Amino acid sequence: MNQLEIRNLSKTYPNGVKALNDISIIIKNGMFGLLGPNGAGKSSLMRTLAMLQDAGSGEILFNGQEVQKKPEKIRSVLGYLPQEFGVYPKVSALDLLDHIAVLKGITDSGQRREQVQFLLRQTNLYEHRKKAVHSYSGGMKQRFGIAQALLGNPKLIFVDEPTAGLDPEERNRFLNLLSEVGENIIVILSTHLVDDVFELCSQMAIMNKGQILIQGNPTTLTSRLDGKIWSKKIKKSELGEYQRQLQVISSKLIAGETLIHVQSEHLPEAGFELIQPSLEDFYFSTLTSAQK
Ligand SMILES: Nc1ncnc2c1ncn2[C@@H]1O[C@H](COP(=O)(O)OP(=O)(O)OP(=O)(O)O)[C@@H](O)[C@H]1O
Repeated sequence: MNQLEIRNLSKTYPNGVKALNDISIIIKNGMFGLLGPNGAGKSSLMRTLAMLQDAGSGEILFNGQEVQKKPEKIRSVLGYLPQEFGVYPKVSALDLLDHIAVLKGITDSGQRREQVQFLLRQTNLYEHRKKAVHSYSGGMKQRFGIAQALLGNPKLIFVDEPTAGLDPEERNRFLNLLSEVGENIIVILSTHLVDDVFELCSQMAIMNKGQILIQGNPTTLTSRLDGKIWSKKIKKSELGEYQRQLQVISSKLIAGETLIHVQSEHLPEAGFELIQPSLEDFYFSTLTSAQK
């Protein structure tokens, strides 16, 4: 079992933005979802943990060892799929993976070939291995991203907003691939898509303004709202009034009507219907409470 432990991690950028504010968390094997709105600090946390930028203060331990003291130790066991993979050179997936494998220190050519072939099959890209990566579709590029992150058999991988922009079929395929990968290693998935976390992750945390607001199992956390989430269709013009009177945690346009979810211990007013809470309700409820 691998364990990543973060103790009191803070990070302030030179422009004064405090992107991480005293974060402490323990993460073990499996898929861990990091949920938060834009600007919450998810990418900053991932980049800091991946040793791509200095931590300001605090400690990061991987399997009991302090990684800042020996960054090369963690670099050799981690894989990273950034939000923007950058410019893809006009070389085939096969050649690019081989090249990245060399950079990751897999010097034995037989071992390299074996790993590259295995990963191309695992990510369903074997058929397309001779095509240039820059000509791949969005989903194929993301699967390629996972293949490169898995080179060198990492024990810990970071995946930043991987399903943004993928069509539903590619998203499913990608999520299945991630859950397969996440069985024996730590996979930290940063996203603002609640469904990705609900479908995949056994553990999660909600981040906002550089802090971890809460962590736990998605189903257990969601069940805290049992009997407390009410929905009602209203006129768009009424939204402001409802927001003033009740704890409206979300509002959505559905088929031209506005559907609101309200958190309340009892029936807020006539016309509301008690619903089964979703992780999205829990997420919005947590963010709403944090803003108070
Ligand atoms: N290199 C940087 N220099 C200065 N400020 C930064 C830098 N990177 C991020 N920030 C700021 O730090 C805060 C956290 O940003 P971060 O990108 O970590 O959030 P995020 O949760 O990943 O959001 P997103 O989903 O939009 O990427 C934001 O206010 C952002 O503007």
